[in-house]
Amino acid sequence: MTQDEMKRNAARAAIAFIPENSIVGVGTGSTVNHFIDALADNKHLIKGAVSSSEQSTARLKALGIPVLDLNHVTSFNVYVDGADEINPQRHMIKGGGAALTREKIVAAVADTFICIVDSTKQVPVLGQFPLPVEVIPMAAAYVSRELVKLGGTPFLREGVITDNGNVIIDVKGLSITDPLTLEQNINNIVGVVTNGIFAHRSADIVLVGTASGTQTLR
Ligand SMILES: O=C[C@H](O)[C@H](O)[C@H](O)COP(=O)(O)O
Repeated sequence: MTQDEMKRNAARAAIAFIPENSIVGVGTGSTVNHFIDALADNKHLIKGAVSSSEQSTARLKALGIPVLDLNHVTSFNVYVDGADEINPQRHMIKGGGAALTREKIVAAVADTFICIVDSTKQVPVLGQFPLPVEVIPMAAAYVSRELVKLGGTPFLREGVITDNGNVIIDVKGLSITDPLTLEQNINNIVGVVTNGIFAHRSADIVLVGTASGTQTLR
């Protein structure tokens, strides 16, 4: 089975967790694209979607799924999103697709975060995947110096501007043994919008696509 088939299987398994007549939060990325496709086959289940990126919004709309403004939604049950890495505590690194800030916002409103991944995303300790940090452009050099003080090696992601008009700094060389503290410490640097550690808002349910089927972890 290919990695993409494992992603698709995890994504399709998420449909079973969506309550009837609900609003669903939709993440961003190649795994989520499979979820959006599955959602298009199950439109009768939902009233609409809240989206975490322009990319997902375009795909949802193209498939005829109504996209609602988060400011007009007070609560909803389920947020479905992928991850770049996930550890056994269900903390994640996200933002490989530069959508981390809107993802964190939509996830904050949702009751339940369902993470859909293929098994290559499972790690014992976060940090092999460079940690994305969304930064106000004029603060990029300052924030980079502060990230060095935290033990990382920062690289500006060339040619990428986020949906919010900001830049992404990818941080290599961090062994993230205390995700809760590092998430907070990086977010405390002036000029950082948010970083891709999802520890304060971790996943509630993980659907892992493996070569031998899809596993559910809670
Ligand atoms: O900004 C992007 C998101 O955090 C994605 O959920 C993450 O990068 C995983 O993407 P994919 O499903 O393409 O591996």
